[in-house]
Formats: sequence, C-alpha cells, structure tokens
Amino acid sequence: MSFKELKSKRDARLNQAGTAQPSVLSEKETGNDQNQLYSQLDGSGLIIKSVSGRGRGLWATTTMKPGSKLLSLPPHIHVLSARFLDTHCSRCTIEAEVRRCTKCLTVSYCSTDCQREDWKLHKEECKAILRWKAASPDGTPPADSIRAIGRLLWSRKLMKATSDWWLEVNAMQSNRDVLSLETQESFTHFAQSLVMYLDVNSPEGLRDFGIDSARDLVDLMSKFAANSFTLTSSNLSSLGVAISPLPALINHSCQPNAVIVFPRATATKPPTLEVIAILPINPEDEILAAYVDVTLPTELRQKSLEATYNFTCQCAVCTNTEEVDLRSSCYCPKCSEGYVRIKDRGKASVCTKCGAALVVSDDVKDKLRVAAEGLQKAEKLQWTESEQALRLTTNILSLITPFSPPSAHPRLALMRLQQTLLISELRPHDGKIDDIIRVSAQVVSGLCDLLPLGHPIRAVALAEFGKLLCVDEPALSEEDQARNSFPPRGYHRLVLAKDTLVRANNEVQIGFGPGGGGLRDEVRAILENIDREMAVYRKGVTNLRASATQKK
Ligand SMILES: C[S@@+](CC[C@H](N)C(=O)[O-])C[C@H]1O[C@@H](n2cnc3c(N)ncnc32)[C@H](O)[C@@H]1O
Repeated sequence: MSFKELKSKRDARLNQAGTAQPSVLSEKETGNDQNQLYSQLDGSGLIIKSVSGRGRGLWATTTMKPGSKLLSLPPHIHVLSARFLDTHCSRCTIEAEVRRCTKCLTVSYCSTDCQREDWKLHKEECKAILRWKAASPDGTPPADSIRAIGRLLWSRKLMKATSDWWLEVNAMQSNRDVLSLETQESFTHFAQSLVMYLDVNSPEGLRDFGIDSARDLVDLMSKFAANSFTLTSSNLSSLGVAISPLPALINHSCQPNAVIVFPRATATKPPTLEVIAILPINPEDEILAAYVDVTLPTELRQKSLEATYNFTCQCAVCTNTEEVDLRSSCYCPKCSEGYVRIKDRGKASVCTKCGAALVVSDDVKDKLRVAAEGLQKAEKLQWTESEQALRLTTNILSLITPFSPPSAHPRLALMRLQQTLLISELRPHDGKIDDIIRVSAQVVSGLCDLLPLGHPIRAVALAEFGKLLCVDEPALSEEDQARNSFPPRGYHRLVLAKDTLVRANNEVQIGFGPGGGGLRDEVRAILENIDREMAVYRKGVTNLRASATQKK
C-alpha cells in the first residue's frame, strides 16, 4: 500500500470514529465504513452491519464450522476480581506463586517480566489503590469496575486520543439516553467513586482523561456496563473483567451461534479473548453470543438483559410462549414421563408424551417459588457460610426433585451450586465422592438438554464429571453398594470416566476452539492416566485367570 493510500485509510478511520454518536446511529455510521476502524476484521470473514432495533453487529461473509475461531485478540484492558488478586498474576492471569507489588500490597505478579510489562499502567494504579485503601474504613481495594475503568483511562493517556485503540473505545455503544432512573442513580455513585479513585478535583482534571462533561462520564459508565466481558479461566471460572471493543459489537441471542472464551492463560503473556463458532454459520448470518446465562428461564433472562443492556430480547426462545421450554417445565403429573410447561394463571399445557392437557398445580408452583428464593439466599451465603448454603441447597432440592426435571429452573442452578459446594467441602476418603458424582451426572444431563453439543459450559461440566469419576472410590458397605447402583465401581467406573472424558475432549475442542485450550491439556493428561490404570486392571485380570487355570 502506498503512503497516500495508507494515509487516506487512516484519515477515513479517524473521521469515522470522530463522528460516531453511538447512541443514535446514522446510515453512514452503521454502514461499511465502520469496518475500517477495526484492523482485526481484515481477512476474518466478518464484517460490521447494522440492523434496525439492535444497532451494529458482526456478520459472517464465509461458512464457519462449529469450533472455528472467528476472532482472537488481547483485550484492551483486563482486571482480576479482588478475590484473585493474591493468588493470580494480575497481568497474565495464571494461578501461580505470585508476589505482591511491594508498594500497594494489592496486585500480584508471577514474574518480574509480568511486573515490568504492567508497570506502565500499574504506576498510576498503584498510587490510586494506596490512596483508596487509606481512605476506606477496612482497607479494601476498589471494586473491579472502578479498577477496570481506571486502567482504561490511564491507557488512554498512554495511547493518545487519536489512536485506533482509543477510537474503538469511543465507538462502543452507550445506552445513556435510555437508562432507567435507578441505573442513572447507580452510575452517579459509581462516577463519584471513580473520580475519587482517579484523584481528580476539578473538571480540568477530568479533561486530562478525555472527559469533558458529566454526560461524558455517564457515557463511559454506560459503555462499560453494556460492553464489558467477564474474564474467565480455561474452565470458565469467573476471574475478572475485560474490555475489548471489536467482539463487543456482537449482539445477543438466547440461542447463540458463537461464544466468547479465554481458552488458555500463558505465563508472561496477556490473556487472549477468542470468539468461537458453536453452531454452523453461513455467509450473511449474524454472529450472536449470549450476554446472560441461557439456562435461566425467559423471565429472568429478559429481566437481566433489560437491566444491564436496555433491550427486550426477541429471539426464538424468548418469543416462544406455547411449546415446552425445559427451563420452565415439570414432569407430567399424569404419565410422569413427558414434560408440561409451567404457565401462569390456570392456563393448561399439553404433555409432550401422553398429550394430556393439564394445569400445573399451585402446590408445585409454590414449591418452585420457595426454591427460587432459597437459591438466591444460598448464592449469597456460598462465600461466607458455605456449610449453611450447602444445607439449604440440599433441603430445597429434595423438595422439588420429585417433579422438576434436571434442566428446569431452579433445579439446575441449585444442583450446579450444590456440586460446587460439595467439591469445596470434599475431604480425602470422607465417602462423599459418590454423592457428588450423582449430582454431577444430573448437572450434565440438565445442561445437555439445553445447550448444543460443544457449548463450553457443557464441555466443562463433562470434564468435571469425568474428573470426579477418577477420584479414589470410597470403601462402601455391601448394603450401601446394593442400595446405589450408580456410580459403578472398579473397572466399570474407569470405563465410564474414560467415555465421559473422551466426550469432554471432543466438546472442549468445539467450545474452546481448535486446540481446546488449557482444559483440553488437563483432560488429555487424565485420559492418559486412565489408560494406564485400565492396562493395570486388565493385566491383573489376565494374571488371575492364568493362575486359576494353572491350579486346575
Ligand atoms: C455489546 S453492545 C452490541 C453492539 C451494539 N449493537 C453496537 O451497535 O455497538 C450491546 C448493545 O447492543 C444492543 N443489542 C444487543 N443485542 C441485541 C438484541 N438481540 N436486540 C436488541 N438490541 C440488542 C443493545 O442496545 C445492547 O445494549
């Protein structure tokens, strides 16, 4: 490309981003010119297009198979949640022996390389954290969102306002003009905390960060709320928050064809965000990811989308009001085999198996309401009173399991929480492993009913189930063994573990893209161990047979 062409391409980018009014999009702003701003789109098979009602989005220009990597890029910024600051490296996000910054005693690094690389941003952050901790009554660091926006603004100073990096941030959608009063109020508090964190005492001080007015500040908050990603580990545990403007152009669907993952944390490298296809994608299909947990029932998904993203989802799952949706169903009280949709106000639903038209009883609905409240309580208690949270979860599950399928809400959410709590309480040889395996099998069954093959949440659940099957078996009395035929024991347990992990291995390579990331490494290592153990078993059986034949 000649210098002149380069310059005109760059000028076009600057003009485009400079004129963008993300909350009210004109035809020109939403047309192909937007594509020039994001250099990573070149050769990606993706373009930006706009649709009335949901603004810009990413669209495919080529066919993509499940498991294809659509985008791979480091986020503009990322921060760890406060509870990982002591155990994970703030730059590369790996869990390792980390050393705290000796000045702020808050963020930690796995190596001097990571610390050195991060210093250009941490320099300002370090002072801000120290000031914040000194002013806070219990010496805690600021919330993740405040630290994330702080990093974004310090980066802006380093990157300059005319860099593509910053123009991409400017072009992120703001929902400022449609915010509810409640959200506006919470943004005002948020803005006050941010100003305190940045140690800004005047409007001029804010101007140094490119913020000219209170409107700009609300815009920034809204952009952050509507466009940030959860930073996750290679097995989808939530680690913090990340901002990446290009993948943030992806619109939402409760039946997504793509997912956003961070498949692998590599020492001394910043994390990489990847967009992976989980369903076949054809040219002219829109790339859609889920902003919320799609295992939740429609009402809860809609509520969360409205509150955080200010829109009403019109996808096929949200607009289906008649067909059975396993998230809000119960077993048919007549035949016990089919499912019946739970509807409001005495409306009848048809059983998927026996075809009977039935009204779900108030007793069932009351129990589900109590269970949903219990779930909220247990979720809050899980970090502080884990034993109480586990007791509560177990009690509520016994109330709803007789009529609630594993994919229904809140049973699935309760079982996922119960599994996490049981694993965290597990002690060697305490005999609880079989209980956890039974819960885990139900979680896998519920998730497989709702999510397509290769969805990363499904892949992680399968890997978790397989790993649990490999934990040493407890010594059971004959009575206990006779009572519970699942999970199997001995060699059969190993066979089930292997089958499960082979499935996990296949699905991980879809949901986490080619290679499968850190989780695939883990699954493969366990599979190798199982093969060795199976060989020992087989050898033992052969030897036994041989000695039995000799005796004869
Ligand atoms: C992360 S941004 C997605 C990109 C955005 N459309 C743009 O033009 O920059 C999230 C915002 O996009 C819009 N959006 C995303 N998915 C949508 C959908 N399915 N229906 C309507 N609006 C949607 C909402 O305004 C939401 O707050």
